[in-house]
Amino acid sequence: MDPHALDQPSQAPVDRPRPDGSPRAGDGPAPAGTTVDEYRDHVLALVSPSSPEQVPLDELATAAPARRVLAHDVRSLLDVPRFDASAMDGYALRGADLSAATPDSPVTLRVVGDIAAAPSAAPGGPSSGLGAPGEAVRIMTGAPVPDGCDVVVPVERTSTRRFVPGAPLEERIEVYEPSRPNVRRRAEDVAVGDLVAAAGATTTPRLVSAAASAGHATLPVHRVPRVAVLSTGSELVPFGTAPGPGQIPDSNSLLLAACVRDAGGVPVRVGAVPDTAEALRAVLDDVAPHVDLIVTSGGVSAGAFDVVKEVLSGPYGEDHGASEVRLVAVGMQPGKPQAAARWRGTPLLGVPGNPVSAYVSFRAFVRPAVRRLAGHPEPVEPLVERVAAEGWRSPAGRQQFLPVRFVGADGVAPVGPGAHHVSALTRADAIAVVPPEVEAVGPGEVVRVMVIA
Ligand SMILES: Nc1nc2c(c(=O)[nH]1)N[C@H]1C(S)=C(S)[C@@H](COP(=O)(O)OP(=O)(O)OC[C@H]3O[C@@H](n4cnc5c(N)ncnc54)[C@H](O)[C@@H]3O)O[C@H]1N2
Ligand code: MOO
Repeated sequence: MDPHALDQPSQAPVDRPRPDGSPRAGDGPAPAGTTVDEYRDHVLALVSPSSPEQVPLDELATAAPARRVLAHDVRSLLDVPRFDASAMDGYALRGADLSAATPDSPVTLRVVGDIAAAPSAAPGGPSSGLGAPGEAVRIMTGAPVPDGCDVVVPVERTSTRRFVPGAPLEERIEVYEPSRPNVRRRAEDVAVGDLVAAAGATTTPRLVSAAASAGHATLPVHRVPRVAVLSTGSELVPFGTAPGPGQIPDSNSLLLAACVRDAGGVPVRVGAVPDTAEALRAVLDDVAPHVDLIVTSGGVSAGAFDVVKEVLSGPYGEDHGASEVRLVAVGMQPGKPQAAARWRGTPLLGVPGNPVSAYVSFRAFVRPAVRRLAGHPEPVEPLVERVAAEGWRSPAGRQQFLPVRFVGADGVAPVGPGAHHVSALTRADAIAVVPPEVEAVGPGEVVRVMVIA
């Protein structure tokens, strides 16, 4: 509990001017002077990529989050393929032996050995020395091709036609025509020391398997950022609890926590905190040392109980732990009031309480911050172009974020009435992002959207 909380009036004016000119407690939100891009740049500058750690490949393949980011370049420890390997089930032989083969005068070869895809058939093993002129060796896909052989003829192009499990090795075979090599050359994919993936790549299923093929047991990846998520509001009750008069269930802490997980972070969901400065300070003090980022919802606008704003910029905000405080009105709709700061050094982002505003703010600002913490070199994801299937209006001077649904192959249309309600989000496939200078989107016009995965 904060010792100053009870004896200091929380609404007292602050007389120190803020260095960046941002509003002080008691000021209304500033005019929408900050653009979405400017504020996002400010948010991204608050966070830096988390430190690297070595993580076993099986953990990368099975544990959440599904995608981590490589902290360093990864080079191959092995040649891949490790040896010249057959690409077919068939017979390995010398290609020169087949140069005169035709269906009318096939070449007959003596079968002198059998190589399955097994360690005993490795180079230098029992099969080495096989493959003299006029000889063939039965071979299976992936098995090492004997040193003397340069071609594998698929079984269906020989007199054998097909291999029958358990059938003995034939003594002789006929081959009716020359053949392509059908040999995968040693190191044709990567050689020892070749780059498998560069720093910044994400650990896709393909990358994890390529690392295993290249001889690695672990990969150097950025630590998964831990992100505390909390809602502010004395009207909030935990989900599943019957709300009393004037109360509502806290849905934002679930929304934001799940969004953190989707963005590649580990959410630490605190739940709802009442609108008192001392309660919020106590929670922030508790979580700040254990997380890489704190996200709050609500309490950033012009209300008399806007506790996030009060705690960050009110009297003694800095004495209690706030620094680099920026309360801004961003030129966007929804999501205008935003807060960025540090609490005891830990970056903090405050998004508005309206659920659609909270979601849009997460997509516009918090998600890029989580992705930067997670090590993504390009934390801001590109927008995708679609065509407006219907027209709609957009507020002058503010970047619009409008829930839309996909229509046909490449169209989008507003989800319908109540785009500002959270239920509309469940019907949305994307959020259309309309520039501030556009006041109306016409049918057939190209619009850019953030796809909701
Ligand atoms: N005089 C002014 N009033 C408001 C302004 C303004 O410029 N001048 N801006 C408006 C805008 S825009 C927004 S957005 C909201 C943001 O307000 P806060 O961030 O302070 O949010 P709250 O007042 O705490 O809550 C708003 C609304 O959202 C719902 N809510 C809040 N928290 C949750 C939660 N955890 N789960 C579910 N729903 C939540 C709740 O219905 C609140 O009523 O301010 C406008 N006012
Ligand atoms: O900007 Mo508020 O976020 O419109 O709803």
